[in-house]
Amino acid sequence: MSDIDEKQMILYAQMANLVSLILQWPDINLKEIAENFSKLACNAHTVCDGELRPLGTGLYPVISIINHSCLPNAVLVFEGRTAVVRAIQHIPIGSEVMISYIETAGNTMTRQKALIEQYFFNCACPRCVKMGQSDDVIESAILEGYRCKGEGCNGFMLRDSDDKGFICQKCGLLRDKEEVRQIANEIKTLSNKVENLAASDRQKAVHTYKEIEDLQMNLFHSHSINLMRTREAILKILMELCEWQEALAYCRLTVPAYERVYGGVHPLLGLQYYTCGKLEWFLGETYDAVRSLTKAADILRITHGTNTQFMKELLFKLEEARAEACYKEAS
Ligand SMILES: C[S@@+](CC[C@H](N)C(=O)[O-])C[C@H]1O[C@@H](n2cnc3c(N)ncnc32)[C@H](O)[C@@H]1O
Repeated sequence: MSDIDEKQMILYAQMANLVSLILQWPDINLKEIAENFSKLACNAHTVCDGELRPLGTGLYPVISIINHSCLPNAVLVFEGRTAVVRAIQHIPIGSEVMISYIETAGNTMTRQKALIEQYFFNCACPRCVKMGQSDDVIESAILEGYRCKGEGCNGFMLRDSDDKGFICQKCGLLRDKEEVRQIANEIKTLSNKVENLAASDRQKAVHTYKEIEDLQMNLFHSHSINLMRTREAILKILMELCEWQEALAYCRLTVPAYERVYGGVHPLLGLQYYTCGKLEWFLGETYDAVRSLTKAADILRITHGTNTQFMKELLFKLEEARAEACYKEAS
């Protein structure tokens, strides 16, 4: 309990009070209840559906003995209420099975912060031990840093030693920190505005997200997580608006960033291919649909197995798309 920050402690105390009010037990121990909430936060897992949409929270005694890695060798998925851990790579006998507790997209500092705040440990996984080394600095600059404004240059930028701004590590161009600050402020203003819009006026929300996207394309590297999140938000609203063609364009825009951020066998990458494939299939782009659905199935059969309804639907769609591609080729 001593590691918990004050804000969190207050929240646990409030929740303990609520429990006390509901139960009305005479000798209830508020400190113990608050401690139990803290233990729950470290040991519980978010129960999700096949498409990783959160449904609730569950405490699974066996699953809760599994430790975390930002480069995990297993994933936790749910089949209804049943928690299933699947290997995503060969795990040699005697090696520890590790899952990720957090969104692995962030740079090392972001991930470390999330792990310390919720789980109270310093991660020493193969990704985190590289903190500060050149590979890690480059990854961080690409995922969360600024882009070079040099024409056609895709270099990543690091803060210059005189603190005037950011220097491109490829072409040497300086980006003034005032200019960066101004764009960042504009993005912040629009982001505050769009939060209120998303539920009330989706058309306006898409328009505002596109303004944010333009600013982010100017500011961030093309594989930046911020830009990826904005495009995800646009994609989600376009799907709600049934703007399928444009939704497909946005889904395709997110894929290279997903490949970079989630790489290899990751359920989120599989699901993004699946969304692309479904849109392509719906829009009659059969060959592209076969390609995307195949990529989705290759990943998701590892992370999700093949027995769930969700996977059966994916494999059925893939078969349908393949059959149509064969028919098109033959006619
Ligand atoms: C769900 S429990 C995991 C099982 C726990 N290690 C045990 O022995 O019961 C989560 C807690 O385990 C510890 N933990 C998990 N992964 C870790 C890691 N990679 N390095 C250090 N501690 C870790 C942290 O204290 C975290 O709050």
